[in-house]
Amino acid sequence: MAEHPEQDKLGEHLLAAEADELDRAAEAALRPRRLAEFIGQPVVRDQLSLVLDAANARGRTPDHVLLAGPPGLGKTTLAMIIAAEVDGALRLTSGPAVQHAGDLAAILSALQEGDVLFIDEIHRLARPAEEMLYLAMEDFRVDVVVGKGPGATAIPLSLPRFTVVGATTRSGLLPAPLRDRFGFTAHMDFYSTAELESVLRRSARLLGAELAESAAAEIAKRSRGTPRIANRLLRRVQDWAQVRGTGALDHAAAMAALKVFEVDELGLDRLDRSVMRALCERFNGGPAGLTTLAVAVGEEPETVETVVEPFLVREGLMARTPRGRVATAAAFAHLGLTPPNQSGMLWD
Ligand SMILES: Nc1ncnc2c1ncn2[C@@H]1O[C@H](COP(=O)(O)OP(=O)(O)OP(=O)(O)O)[C@@H](O)[C@H]1O
Repeated sequence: MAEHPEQDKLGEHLLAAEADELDRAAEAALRPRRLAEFIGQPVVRDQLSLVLDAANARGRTPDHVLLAGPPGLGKTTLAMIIAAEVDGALRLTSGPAVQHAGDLAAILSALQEGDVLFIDEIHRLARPAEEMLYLAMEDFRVDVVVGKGPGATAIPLSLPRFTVVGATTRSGLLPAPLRDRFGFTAHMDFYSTAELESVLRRSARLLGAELAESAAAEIAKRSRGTPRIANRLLRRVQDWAQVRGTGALDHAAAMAALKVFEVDELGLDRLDRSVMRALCERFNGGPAGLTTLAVAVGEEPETVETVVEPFLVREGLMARTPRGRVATAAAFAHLGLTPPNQSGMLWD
């Protein structure tokens, strides 16, 4: 049984890159508003500034932009920045929110000249909406269907020029015709520790807190290359400093808070470690199927697959093979375990 259920709940998905409601509320204040304020992603920043400057110089709306990359790296932030840089209003929607072509037709027909339409999780758009979007992106036109059945007629409606900014965590799932309609795709990468330190220093400044260099370094190192996680850990360090410490965001406060939330020096939390431990100890390093592994740690397979595995794979602690999940030698080493010397193990 957990000793502190409340604390465990808080700590449970502390390192998930996806946002929860608490994050959304806290993030609004921390978002950079201009491209010049956006930290890291030098290639994307350079490409974007070229596209936006050229559009501004020509007095035209910029080409449609696709932002591809894992959650929490700043795609929504960049969409807001694009709108601010071209002085356009930002309209927000998401693939799952657009269930029918009619939903998209309503959004499109309300757009004004120069608007930026942000479509989060664009790979999850329903097929008919996707097809409507092709036409809107290419010809700035939408066919509004009036009536039903054999008497239905499509009335073409021309749209003002606008820019679609699509965000996707799975660009491979995007059908080629949709991908081709974006003038440029920005591939977002995980942030370096130094970049995350800058993100943290900026966030602390905005929160009116003084963050010691050594504390920033410690938090950055454990943030999985993701600004959202860095900002979330910063808030937990602030909590600790205020309630149990001296108020100072120093190295001791960072270390103590990270210990309370069981975030280790690689940025793994308890759930990550229990998945690794199950794989190493109960399944002898694997291969083990996703569902079997999830049951062993009492989690949903989807949580293990989307929250835990990507980072373990990226860190070289786990491999996904056609036969199942396999722990690497590094996983055994991290847990202080001796790998079984078993011939036929996939990581041998
Ligand atoms: N380059 C950056 N500089 C400073 N802060 C950043 C940067 N990128 C992201 N952040 C911060 O990280 C948080 C998450 O960013 P954002 O919501 O834009 O990510 P996202 O990629 O859209 O994630 P999701 O797809 O899950 O919504 C925000 O608080 C934002 O301020």
